[in-house]
Amino acid sequence: MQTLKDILFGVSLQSITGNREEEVHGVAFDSRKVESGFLFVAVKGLTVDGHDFIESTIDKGAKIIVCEKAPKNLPKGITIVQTDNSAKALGIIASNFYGRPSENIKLVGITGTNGKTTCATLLFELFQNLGYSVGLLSTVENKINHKVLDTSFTTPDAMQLNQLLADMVEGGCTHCFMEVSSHALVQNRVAGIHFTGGVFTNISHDHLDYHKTFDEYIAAKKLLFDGLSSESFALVNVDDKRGMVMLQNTKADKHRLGIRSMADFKVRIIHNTLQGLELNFDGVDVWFKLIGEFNAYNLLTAYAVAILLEEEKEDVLSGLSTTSGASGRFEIVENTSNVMAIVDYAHTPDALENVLKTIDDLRTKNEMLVTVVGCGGDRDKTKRPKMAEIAARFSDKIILTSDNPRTEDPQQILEDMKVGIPKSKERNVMIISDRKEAIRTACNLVSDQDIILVAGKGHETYQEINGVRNHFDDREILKEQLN
Ligand SMILES: CC(=O)N[C@H]1[C@@H](OP(=O)(O)OP(=O)(O)OC[C@H]2O[C@@H](n3ccc(=O)[nH]c3=O)[C@H](O)[C@@H]2O)O[C@H](CO)[C@@H](O)[C@@H]1O[C@H](C)C(=O)N[C@@H](C)C(=O)N[C@H](CCC(=O)O)C(=O)O
Ligand SMILES: Nc1ncnc2c1ncn2[C@@H]1O[C@H](COP(=O)(O)OP(=O)(O)OP(=O)(O)O)[C@@H](O)[C@H]1O
Ligand SMILES: N[C@H](CCC[C@H](N)C(=O)O)C(=O)O
Ligand SMILES: [Mg+2]
Repeated sequence: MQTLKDILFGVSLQSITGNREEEVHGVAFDSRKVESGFLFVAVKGLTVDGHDFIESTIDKGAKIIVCEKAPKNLPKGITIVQTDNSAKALGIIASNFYGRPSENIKLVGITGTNGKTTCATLLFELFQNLGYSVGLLSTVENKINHKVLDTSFTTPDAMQLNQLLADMVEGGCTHCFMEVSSHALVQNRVAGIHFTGGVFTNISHDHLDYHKTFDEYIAAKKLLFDGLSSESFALVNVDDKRGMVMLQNTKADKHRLGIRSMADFKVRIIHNTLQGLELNFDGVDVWFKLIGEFNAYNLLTAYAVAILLEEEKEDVLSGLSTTSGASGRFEIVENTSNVMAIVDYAHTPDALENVLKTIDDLRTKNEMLVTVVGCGGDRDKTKRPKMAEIAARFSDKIILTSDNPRTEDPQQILEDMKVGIPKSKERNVMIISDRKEAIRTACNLVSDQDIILVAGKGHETYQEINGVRNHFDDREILKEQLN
């Protein structure tokens, strides 16, 4: 059993009152999960303050309280650890509690608005192809080599994260590729984590409900690079003008990738078709199944990371050429109607524009392009008109529908989207809030060779309405309607 003083290694402490040799039977940051002999970390949240639950955790048997401000008159026998940042302390405590697993695995963290899941998944597939045991922490799934685990966050909380990493180390994994969301960075979910490398894909408009300003959002992403050690590498996409910003204060070894700008890692697009991409890496041509220029960036990112992890170029290219990327990203739904039906997780203006531009550039224009899209509730409202405008700009017909309304009124979300439709495009737009009905209508509008894009939910197999998640899968409905 570990004692308090082992667990506190690396935590910035203001004071400790009580027994430093106290045994730690478990760690919790949610009072509802506290058991006898536990250490409770009180974290101030957006909704409530964990400090308000300290007394109740003591009633449940908590023996150690880590907090920023201790309540007065706590019972005798309770050890109080005061710190200036509980969330940060929690990250470090979680890491210590699980034996600092991130120091025993090559862990690469990927941040950016779009492409995190795709890059992490490509790297996971690549390193398995190279013969390694690998871990993956992503929006779609967490994996310990072949074992698939559910995931509810893009980046798990500090306790889950360290537990997963410990399970990976225990399971013999040598590498782990993980997404690091801006929420996770701000909330210190990755405090105390040792990254072998940090990667930046791009940044565009998203989550301004949470981060308030774009500068704040950029600063959140940058935290990953500010926290890297001098033994790590930092790899950024310099075709994105914020790429260099990420490198400003990092101690890590700096590397740049790009297609247009001067960079250490470059790729040339030879062919970009609806069947795949042909890319040239320093004189070597390779064909990939993934579609669109944005996937050339994702493939280049995976390639560069593998080279920085000291893999051989030829092995990397051959291992990468058979990867298929993440579920629900530009996923083509096979059908007997000869319709090109695409499901994509584009839920930001930038992603939607990339996907639609890809389709628009690659089509012959004889076919009709129908886009079905909605925007999530309880999320950044400013994306709504922008996404509607982008859908209207590229598509012949647009069906605005619901994504995950969560606790919002679906009609209001659709009203917010509608504002973005220019007058000249209004006649191309239909509004059908029932997503199944919307997809069905799109299927009825198209014929042979036409294209349907269903955007926003990708791999998701549910629709969340008022706190309830009902089974829902865009791909299933397309198959049902088109076969
Ligand atoms: C906006 C956001 O990220 N919120 C997260 C945040 O919630 P919060 O600040 O409101 O926490 P809170 O409810 O005020 O609680 C504060 C503290 O009191 C504790 N508490 C609370 C109640 C109680 O009875 N007892 C108790 O001890 C809580 O455990 C917590 O430690 O801290 C909670 C505990 O860790 C998270 O569960 C919660 O995630 C919510 C559910 C969420 O939806 N997060 C999403 C937006 C998110 O994180 N998404 C990113 C991906 C985004 C992307 O790039 O696409 C992700 O990484 O998944
Ligand atoms: N490199 C990229 N640049 C721009 N858009 C991309 C890129 N890669 C993927 N996309 C688009 O963004 C969508 C989401 O991709 P992906 O899931 O890889 O990103 P993510 O960063 O993990 O997103 P999330 O924040 O929701 O976890 C894709 O469905 C595609 O439309
Ligand atoms: N990680 C993103 C996913 C959005 C997916 C979209 N389908 C939605 O529900 O808005 C978020 O939680 O904002
Ligand atoms: Mg993701």
